[in-house]
This record gives sequence, structure tokens and C-alpha cells, in this order.
Amino acid sequence: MAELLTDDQVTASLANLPAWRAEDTALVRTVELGSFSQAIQVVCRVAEIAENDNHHPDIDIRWRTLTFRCTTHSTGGITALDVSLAEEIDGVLDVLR
Ligand SMILES: C[C@H](O)[C@H](O)[C@H]1CNC2=NC(N)=NC(=O)C2=N1
Repeated sequence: MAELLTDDQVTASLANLPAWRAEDTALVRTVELGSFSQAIQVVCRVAEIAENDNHHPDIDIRWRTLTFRCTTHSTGGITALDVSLAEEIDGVLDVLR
């Protein structure tokens, strides 16, 4: 089982994830896409990655604004799996920039 990260480890991880913030037990990023269709394309790509990783973000979809919450449900907090998933989500979004 993935180990919970300490507050210092979370802070250090966020140095490489400038678009993310730590909220309680999750890493959170909100992003506005160009259209609803583009937002759904991003969700589909992230879903493929999450399935491959067997580690899934919580995703809030509001028109073209997506909010990703990465937390490890089995441990109830932030683990290295969440940091890796956040980096992969950034990779999907960077392609659109
Ligand atoms: C059985 C399966 O491996 C587990 O339920 C996985 C699935 N995806 C997951 N995703 C997240 N974010 N946290 C988990 O603890 C988790 N566990």
C-alpha cells in the first residue's frame, strides 16, 4: 500500500506542480478548456492513463472547467501515486497549450 506523504514531502512535490494546490487530503487542479468537447477529450485521455495506472482522480466537470482531485482513497490522503498522476495530467494539458 502507498505510504502517506508528509506535509514537507507534499510541499516539495508541489514545487514541480505549480498549477496544483494541496487541499486537505488531495492534490487539486482546476483548468478551463476551450470548449466542452475539448474538456471531455481531456477527461477521456486522463481516464486511459488512470486505468493504466490503476489510480484514478476524482473529476468534476462543469461545462469547459475541469477540477481534478488526486488522493489515494485506500490510505485517505496524498501519496506518491497522486503526485505521479498529477504530473501525468499536466502532461495531457501541456499538449493543449
Ligand atoms: C482494487 C483497485 O486496485 C483499487 O480500488 C484502486 C483503484 N483506483 C484507485 N484510485 C485512487 N485514487 N485511490 C485508490 O485507493 C485506488 N484504488
